[in-house]
Amino acid sequence: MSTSDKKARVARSKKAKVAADCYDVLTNVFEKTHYKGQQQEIVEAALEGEDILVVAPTGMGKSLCFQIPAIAAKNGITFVISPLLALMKNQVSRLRDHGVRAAALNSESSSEERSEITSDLASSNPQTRLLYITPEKMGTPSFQLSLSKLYNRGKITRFVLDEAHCISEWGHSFRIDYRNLGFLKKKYPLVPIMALTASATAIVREDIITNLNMSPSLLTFIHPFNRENLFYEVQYFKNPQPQSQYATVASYINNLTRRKGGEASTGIVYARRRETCDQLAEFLRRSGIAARAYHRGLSNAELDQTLTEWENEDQCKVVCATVAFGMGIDKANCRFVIHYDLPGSFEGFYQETGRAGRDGSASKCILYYSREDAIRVQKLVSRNHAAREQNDGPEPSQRAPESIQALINFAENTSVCRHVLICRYFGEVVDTSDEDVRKSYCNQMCDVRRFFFILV
Ligand SMILES: Nc1ncnc2c1ncn2[C@@H]1O[C@H](COP(=O)(O)OP(=O)(O)OP(=O)(O)O)[C@@H](O)[C@H]1O
Repeated sequence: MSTSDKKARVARSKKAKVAADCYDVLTNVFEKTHYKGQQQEIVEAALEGEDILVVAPTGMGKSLCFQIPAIAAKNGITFVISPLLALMKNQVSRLRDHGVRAAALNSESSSEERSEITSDLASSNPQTRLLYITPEKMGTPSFQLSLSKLYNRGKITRFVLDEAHCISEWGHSFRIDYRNLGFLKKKYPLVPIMALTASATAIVREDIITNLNMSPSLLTFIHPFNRENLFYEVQYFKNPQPQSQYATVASYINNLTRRKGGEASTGIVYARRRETCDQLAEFLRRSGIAARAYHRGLSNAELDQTLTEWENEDQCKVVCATVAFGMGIDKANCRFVIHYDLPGSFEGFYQETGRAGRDGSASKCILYYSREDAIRVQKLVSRNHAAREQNDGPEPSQRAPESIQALINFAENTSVCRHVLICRYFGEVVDTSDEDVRKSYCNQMCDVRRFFFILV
């Protein structure tokens, strides 16, 4: 056998081992029968040490993309940089349920937890496989000292940036540490990076890659943005008085329940203002709907209780929430997401509606729209944008004014399928002159019937 044949054989058997190790974790640790989307390609490439950018719709299963290689590596620690404590808590407890050594280091960690983690990191063979951490903590000098020691001993498996669009969205303003994470690649060049997000336009993707100094040979996995089981619809309030608008939402939800033979569906109603959430939840309760408010003006204990009751469908079916009810919400059978008013960006709208129908069953996404509300949001967004431009630092790359304009166009559109508009916003090329392509996007799952009937 020639040398090149031998090399090819070694490479093949290495690939087969990587595939077998990952599959073993998928089935034996997470008890799943098969991969979803491009999970297989992603986890195998990760285990081979590539830098990776994953863009995949909400609910695709991005977490397993970094959890599987972290466990399959059998050695070393994967650091998961995550923006929210609730998100970390949720993921760590799920991992522990599967018997995985995972921990979170943040402002809520007890001193006992901290010292346990610190001594594990300092040991010759750390047992922690995944450590969730905030970008702020990652940047502290004391933590960087621990990282350098681990790096010199070859114990860092990977850095993972979950919800990586925050680099673009937040890094310019109040969470500046997000933008400083480029130091990871500079100080620890041999550690691969994986960045994951559900909603990133080409500009935001570029911003993430540049900011993290990711390798020019990085692999990018972009899943189709279409969520074909979601029915998108735009509605208008006939009367601009809040009580009348609340009544419209209540009657919509009660109609859904009637149509399902009296069985109440689980859902979310998003509103921009806390006061609206409180008043709407109260109105819905008086209309016989088990609703609760969720926003940062409530205590953590109340928020935790609402989340648990909603997840278990015990006394709470509908959460009336601000964007605080966000990342990490993973309830499979959320049957509707209603936007009581216009969210602040197209990305926000996509992420929030993406919390419906994670089990793949048909679910509704209703946006209540009015010109007056659109003008209000546009003003708000351009004020924030101007403030960001005046700050030191790079240009805001999320292009907020363009994003909100795209959402307004989406709401006012009466001729193109809403699924197509969403996918085009994120840069997918959709050839609507091809009937098969058209049907694959628009299977009568939106209110723009004209698109369907005129073209088909
Ligand atoms: N291969 C698989 N087979 C079956 N279920 C899976 C698989 N991968 C992930 N899931 C399930 O899909 C759900 C969504 O996963 P996950 O929370 O990772 O999604 P996500 O893509 O991160 O969504 P988001 O962007 O909203 O956080 C979870 O309940 C998870 O257990």
